[in-house]
Parts: sequence; structure tokens; C-alpha cells
Amino acid sequence: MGRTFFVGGNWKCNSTKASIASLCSTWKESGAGVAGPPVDVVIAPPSVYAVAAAEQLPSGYQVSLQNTWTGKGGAFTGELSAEMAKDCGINWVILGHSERRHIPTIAESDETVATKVAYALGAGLSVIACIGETLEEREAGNTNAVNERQLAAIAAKVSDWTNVVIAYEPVWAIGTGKVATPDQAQEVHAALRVWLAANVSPAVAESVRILYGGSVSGKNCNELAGKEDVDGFLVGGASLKPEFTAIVDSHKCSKVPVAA
Ligand SMILES: O=C[C@H](O)COP(=O)(O)O
Repeated sequence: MGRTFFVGGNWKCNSTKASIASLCSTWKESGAGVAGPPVDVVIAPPSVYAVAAAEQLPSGYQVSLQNTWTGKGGAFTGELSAEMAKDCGINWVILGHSERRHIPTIAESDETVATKVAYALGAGLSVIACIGETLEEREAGNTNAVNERQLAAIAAKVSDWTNVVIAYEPVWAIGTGKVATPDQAQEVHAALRVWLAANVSPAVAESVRILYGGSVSGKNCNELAGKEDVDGFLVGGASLKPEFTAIVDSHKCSKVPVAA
């Protein structure tokens, strides 16, 4: 069994109509960063731009939301439901991103993230589920414990992992330019697979894709992609730049067998 390399681009709360048109046209003109086997590419624009971006992205690039609500729509001002994403032809959502966990005015709990993941899957979306430790937690020696706690909350509500991609994003590496070393990323990814094998199933541990996120760039992606448990990336800042296509192309450095 193999795992198809996966590169996600999270535009966060950035972009304009003009910047999207310009970036998409630069990517297409470069001829690099081609989506399709052996690499999946999924871009998460701010939701108001998602449908328009889908029409301009290079062929084969899929689109994601950056968040959905915990359940069915209704009287929840400002929220977006998984069903609305599906209705608009959007098949992915990023959930549990560290900015949604740690920004005080958002403060999503493990429980909320897990509820969102389970609901989105049930509504037919595929989910990029984010986990990751803070610098304080790493320095206290709690890296694996924190990541396993966040994953356990999701595992408690999810039984079918077919449409789940895990993104390991150490909070200290996000937007800081302090990328995890390839060995640091590999160590956590391998530990996550061990945890999944013991607590979910060996088959899920073998098949689920685990992405690394945090200051990934066109310069550091190839070395990270060469690690045996790194199945791709969730990219923030560099996904707003021409260099993103080089990160898509880093699948050529992957040692993970491609899914049949
Ligand atoms: O979702 C993406 C991550 O937050 C990584 O962001 P970054 O590549 O800007 O560090």
C-alpha cells in the first residue's frame, strides 16, 4: 500500500481578486507544479474567493475551505457549513489549524475540532486535520503527548479515516522561518504512525497521509520530502508565491511508495 504525496496551500486571511488572478496565471505559465498522480494539490483560499479561485487555478488543483461549522447550518451568523462547501463543489476543509486553536478570540478546543472533523466527514468532505505543539510544550518534553492528545480527540469521533489527511504543524515553526529539521519532522511523523497503529489500526497507520507544515519553502522542501514518513506539506506563506510550484514538485524527492 502506498500514499499519494499531498501538497496543501493555506492562503489564510490573505489575497485579493487581483492577487489571485496574478498568482494563478504565474503558476500556469511556469508549467511546473502539475497536479495529478503522483501528487494531490489542494488550495485553501479565504472562503469568499474559493469558488472564483477554483476557476483560475492550474488544472487538477482542488480547493478547500479553511474552516466549517460543527454541524448543520442554521442560525449561526458568520459560519459556513460543510454542506455549503459541497454545494459549491468544494470537497476539502482544513480543521484544527493552530491559529484557530491558539488565537484567544477563537480558541477551538480539541473537542470542538474533533466534532468539526467528524461532521465534515459525515457530510462528504475530505479533511486536513491539523495538530501540533507549541514551543513551550516542546521544550517541556511534551511534543508527542500533545500531538497524541489532539489526535486522540479526533480518533474518538472518527471511525473511517479514508478521507482524512493529518497535518503536523509545530506552532513554533508556523510563519516564523524556523522550519523543523527533516529529522525533527520525521521523528514526530513516525511517532504519530506508531500511535495510530496502536490506537486506531495498523492499516490506518500505513495508509493515512501525514503532512508537515511550518515555514516550508521552495528551498527546504526537497530535503523534508525525502523523509520516509513525510507524505507532503501544508504550506502557508510560500503558497502565496510563485515558489509554491517547486514545493508541489518536491514529490519527486519522496521515498514513499505511491498509492496504487
Ligand atoms: O497552514 C499552514 C501553516 O500554518 C504553515 O504556515 P507557513 O508555511 O507560513 O509557516
